This record gives sequence, C-alpha cells and structure tokens, in this order.
Amino acid sequence: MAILKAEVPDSAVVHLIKALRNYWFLIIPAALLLRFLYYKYSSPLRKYPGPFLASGSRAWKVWSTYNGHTETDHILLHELHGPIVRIAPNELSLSSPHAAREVLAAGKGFHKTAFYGVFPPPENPDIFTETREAVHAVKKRYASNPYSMATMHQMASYIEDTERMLADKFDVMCESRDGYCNLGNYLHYYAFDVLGEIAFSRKFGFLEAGYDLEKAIKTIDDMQWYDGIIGQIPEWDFAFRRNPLWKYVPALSTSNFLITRMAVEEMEKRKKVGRKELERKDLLSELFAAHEKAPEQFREGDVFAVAHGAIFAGSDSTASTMQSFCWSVLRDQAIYTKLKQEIDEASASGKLSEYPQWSEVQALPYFQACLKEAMRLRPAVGLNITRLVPAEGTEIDGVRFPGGTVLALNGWVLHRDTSIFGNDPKVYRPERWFEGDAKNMERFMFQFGGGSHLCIGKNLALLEMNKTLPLLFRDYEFELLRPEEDLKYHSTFFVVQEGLEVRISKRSKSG
Ligand code: HEM
Repeated sequence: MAILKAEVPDSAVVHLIKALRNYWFLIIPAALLLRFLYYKYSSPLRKYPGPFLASGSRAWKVWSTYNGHTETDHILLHELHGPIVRIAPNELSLSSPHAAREVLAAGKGFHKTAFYGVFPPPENPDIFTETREAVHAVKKRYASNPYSMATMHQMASYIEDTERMLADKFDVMCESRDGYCNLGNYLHYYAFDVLGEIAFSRKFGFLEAGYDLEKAIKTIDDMQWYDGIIGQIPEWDFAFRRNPLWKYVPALSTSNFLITRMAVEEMEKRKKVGRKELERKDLLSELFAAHEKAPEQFREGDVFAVAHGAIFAGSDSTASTMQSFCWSVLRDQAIYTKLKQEIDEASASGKLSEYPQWSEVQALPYFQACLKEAMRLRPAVGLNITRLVPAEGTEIDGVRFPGGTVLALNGWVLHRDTSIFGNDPKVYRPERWFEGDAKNMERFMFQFGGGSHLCIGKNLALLEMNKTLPLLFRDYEFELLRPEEDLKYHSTFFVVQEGLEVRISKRSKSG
C-alpha cells in the first residue's frame, strides 16, 4: 500500500534561505545598494558635497588612507567642493582654521572618535589612544610634569650625547670619496635614539648600526598604516588585530619587537632596583614618580603605556618634521644661504654654543621662520584628526551640525588657508613670517593638534629640533642629490618620507 505523505508547505524562513541560496548574486548587491542609498539620502548631512562613494559608504576614506595620500586628497576635495565636504555618510571634513579651533578647544565637548581606539594597546590605552575624556584628563594630568619643558631641559644633555654620535657618523661620511649621506634615514635613526635616551636612558642603537635594526622603523610604519586604514572602520579591528587568533600567527606577534622588548626590560629593571637607585632621570622614572604619588589614578600599566606610546608618537613625527625642514631649505639656494648666514653670524659672535642651546636658538629669527614654515606646509600628521559633535549638536561659524557627526581636520588643508597664511600658501616661503601677522598665523597652526589633546611631546620635539638643526647647518654643507625631484612620502598616520639623500661635507668654522 502506498504511503501518502502530507505536503507540508515551507515556512517563510525556509523560503528566505532558499531564495538567498539561489539568488545571492542578485540579493547581496541589491542589499548593498539599498544600504548605500539609505546612508546617502537619509542623513541630515546629505546636503553637503563630496565624492559620490563617500556619500553612502566609508569606502572612499578607506581607499584614500590605503593609497597613503589622505592629505593631498583632502586638499583637492576642498578646492573642488568648498569648506565643508562629506567624506563618509556621517563624517564631514572642515577646511576653516576658525572652525578647527572651535572643534579642538578644551571643554567644548568634542570627544575623540573610535578611530583612536584602534591604535594599540587596547587593553591599557595611553594618552593618545584613550577616547574616554575623563580618563584621558587624569592620565594627562599626571604625565604632564614628566613632559614639561623644565623636565626636558634637565634631559638636554642626552640629546647632546646623541647629537655627538650623529656628528661622528656624518664626519665619517664627509671623509668618504663621494660624500654620500642618506640624511632622511639618519634623521630618522637620530629621532628614535633620542627618544630611547629620553624615555629609557638607552639608545635603541639605530645610529650606531646605521640601518633600521630588526626593521623596527619599517614595522612601526606598517603598524601605523594598518591603524590608519582600520581606524576608518574601527569595528573591523575585531576581525583582525583584536581577534583572539591573531596572537597565534607568529609573524604578527609584536611581543619580541625591539622597542617593546627594551621598554619591558627597562620596566622590569626599575621595578627591581627601585626608582631612587637609578643614576639618572628619564621619562620612565618620572612617570614612575607620578605613579608613586597617585598609584590609583596613574597605575603601573599607565607608566608602561605612556612611555612605550611616546616612542610611537614621538619618533616618526619628529623625524618627518626635520626631514621636511632640511628638504625645503636645501632645495632653495637663497633660503639655504640666508639661513647659514644667520647661523654663522651668531656663531662668530659667540652666541651659539658648541651644542646650541634653546635660548640661543630662539634668537635666530630666520631659523625659527624656516622651522615654522616647514611645519606649516608639511605638518607631520598626514591623516585627519577627528572629533565627535556632542549629542546636543553644535553650531560653528553659523552652521549647525547634528550630534554624533564626525568632524575631520587635516593640518595640510588648514595650513593652506589663504585668509590666514596669504595668497601663496602652497609655497615654502619663510619670509611670510616677517611680512604677515605672525601672531595670528601661529594661532592657526595645528601641527601639534590643539586644546585638551595638544601634543604632550611638543616641548621635547621642539627642544630636539631647535638644538639639532642649527648644529647640522652650522657644521655641515649639504647638497641634494636630486634637487629637481620631490621628496617621496606617504601618510600612515604620520607622513613617512623617503629619498632625502645628499652629498655632505664639513664646513669650516668660519663658514
Ligand atoms: C614634531 C613632532 C611632533 C608632531 C608634529 C606631533 C603631532 C601631534 C598631533 C597633531 C597630535 C594631536 C593628535 C590628535 O588630536 O588626534 C599629537 C598628540 C600627541 N603626541 Fe605628538 N607630535 C610630535 C611629537 C611628539 C613626541 C616627541 C611625543 C612623545 C614623546 C608625542 C606624543 C604625543 C601624545 C602622547 C599625543 C596625544 C595627546 C593627547 O591626546 O592628549 N608627540 N601629536
């Protein structure tokens, strides 16, 4: 006897699964298109111009960061679309320096975005990566004394010790047949070794080796590149670096990374011998002192995170600024000659010590103008710094922005504003600092950020550059090997530059 099977109709869920299986190639693009259109048109930001791709997805900014030229992309965007450009469904880039001051001003409620949370270490954020404003304020308060100019001046001799080593290296190159010097690389090694001395009382050894030891600098650049890209889509970090499986891929493990290894060794040493037994002060010992004063508010983990983070935040940035300075000055003979003249005159009249001192260099107006102009035209941070509009929304320059909107600021864009910096903002011209309203221009310089997130390493970076650059230009003659070529660079978070190669020779003491 035949068994009759009752026909049970498929449920709606089964229908859906079958449809997905059979028509996924149509359904997925259609869903993505709908999502794109929803983001494009449902947002109150739909009235702002910008790249088409950016209006409905974050793909445009991921692509721009991946390509390594966020800064030039944004300059072009603003030239094309004006002062407010939509660069993602919920994100606007602003080109007005006045607006930037408002956004960065302390106490206005614009918090850092999730972009920063991607930068390591997630388990114990440092001052740069901490996005909880209240927690950030506490950490910064305890770390500010170790970074103060007074503390930095006490450590100036370690900078001089590293200067001596750099000069020894350059002296050898001057004696070589072709006088070849990769000035860009050596400034990079120098900036790292200075930070090693300042943070841990030890050079990392880049200068001595004369190459990128254990590819540590390259690794940092690659890591920052990852942070920059994934920072645009922060939730994706959970699929990659925050994925628990990540640590089982040996090639991706950073625990044996040169900089981290040294930081851990120094940390252990200090814990064993105690801070008071140490022969000299450094950033780590000063941060330990802050921890001892307030062990609950500034924990041991914070000491490590802040000292370790300093290397990441402070080396590429300072190196990049010194490279921009050298390249900009050396490619213009008139500027180069004028700068040497000022330095030589100060030297001849005994106003510049063997290792130039901060106060002496403040009295070199042309040098100061050259440095400011380098930081204006090629600020070391190439990606946008981003802030969230407070929940209640805000009004800036007469424009209302809804709460939760991400506002993006890029130093390369802001520093090309003609109303502040004059009609030729794309030209490297130190003279502008004597012609225009220099005080006003300074108010609108963002190379160190601003407000409550102003760069904590600004004093160290300025001290280092003010001591080192005049020394180099006093004692050595540099000739660019390819003066007609632009310096190659790409932005990870910082602007990583390549190709600053020169012929070097020793200058006579009389100039
Ligand atoms: C010429 C060199 C430098 C430049 C151009 C520079 C630039 C900047 C900028 C633009 C910011 C703000 C980022 C933002 O708001 O998103 C920043 C923050 C920071 N920088 Fe620097 N920096 C330099 C050197 C240093 C050094 C030497 C250190 C440490 C030794 C350092 C440590 C930091 C830290 C910890 C922050 C986070 C501050 C906060 O959020 O409160 N930087 N820097």
